[in-house]
Amino acid sequence: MPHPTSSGQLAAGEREDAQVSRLLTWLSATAIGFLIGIGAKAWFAGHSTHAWVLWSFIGLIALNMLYFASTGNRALQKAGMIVIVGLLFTYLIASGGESNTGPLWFYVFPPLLFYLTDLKTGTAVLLFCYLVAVVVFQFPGLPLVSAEYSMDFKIRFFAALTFESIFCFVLEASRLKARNELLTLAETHEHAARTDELTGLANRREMQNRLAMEFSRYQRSGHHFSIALIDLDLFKQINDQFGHDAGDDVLREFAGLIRTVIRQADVAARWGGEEFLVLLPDTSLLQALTLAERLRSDVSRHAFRFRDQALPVTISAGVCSIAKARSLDDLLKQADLHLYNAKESGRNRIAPRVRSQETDSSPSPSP
Ligand SMILES: Nc1nc2c(ncn2[C@@H]2O[C@H](COP(=O)(O)OP(=O)(O)OP(=O)(O)O)[C@@H](O)[C@H]2O)c(=O)[nH]1
Repeated sequence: MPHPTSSGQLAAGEREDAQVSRLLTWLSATAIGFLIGIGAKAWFAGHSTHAWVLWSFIGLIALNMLYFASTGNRALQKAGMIVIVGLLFTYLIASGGESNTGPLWFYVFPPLLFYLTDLKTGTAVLLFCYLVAVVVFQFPGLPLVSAEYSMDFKIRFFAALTFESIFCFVLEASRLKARNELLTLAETHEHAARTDELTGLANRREMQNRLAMEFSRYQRSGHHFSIALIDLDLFKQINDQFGHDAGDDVLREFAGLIRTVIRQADVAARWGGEEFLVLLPDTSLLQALTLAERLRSDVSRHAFRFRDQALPVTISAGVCSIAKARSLDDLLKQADLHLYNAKESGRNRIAPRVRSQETDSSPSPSP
């Protein structure tokens, strides 16, 4: 598997690993069935040693399956399978199997190997197996080697195996390339579907999802949360006076200011036009008001500029806590009502007003 570079690739890697594991379990069961059959055939043909060796591989495969069932360790399941299959094929080459056809099983190895491991490991293991096959072919007198093959067979065996290995390598490399390109494309689309293009904040749809998740968390475990609905004051005038590009710049710069005041767990979204919504998990009304007030004060002190012209930017916000609402809809309605009140009472302010906001321009809100 290639090294994952993002959460999407991690999830895809996890899915593929689970799929490989299922396939391996299925392959192991099939191999056991095959080995029982071929072993029985060898037994009845009078090759009892050969039969027992084949059946002993059943034990190894079953052990590998049992170990995986008890630990769930997929890496070891794969490694175990590769070692067992490698040993089995080496034995088949060394013994010749039935009527010297043992080496033919080796052709199963390259596709399996490249499927189970990455290209580098697959190539390394394959080269090692080549080496073993060369040794067995060249030195038929070695202990445990009982088969002899003609020169013609050896040449054709290696030529066909080399061709197959290269083919498997190229196919697997292009499969991996296409898979990674597809994952990157899917991630780009997924990100675009959740993000507001102009500001880079979450878009309305993403915020609706996050609100729904936070609300069900609140229903499940009682974790309170608050929201702040923020609107840029007299934004139409900025557009009319300085142009639409200036307005866009203000929206981008304001989004940057939001990012500086919220925590990592908070979510800020462009709710529509010049309206923004901030979701504040585990935050009381008072804490949310403090954050909104800090943002308001930061915006009013920030020097917004467009082509050397100073832009007059302020915000108003309506804040509400889920503790004061009956539903998500009600929460949004109340925040909207507070925002309306903030606008009505002169803009550049936060509603509901807390005592310290009314008396102090740099408030330290009291409960
Ligand atoms: N530049 C720019 N302007 C936008 C965008 N989306 C909405 N607007 C403008 O935002 C303005 C909103 O104006 P209004 O709804 O009248 O509100 P306002 O002028 O901010 O006045 P108050 O909300 O009452 O303070 C409109 O002129 C929209 O065209 C955008 O993406 N870029």
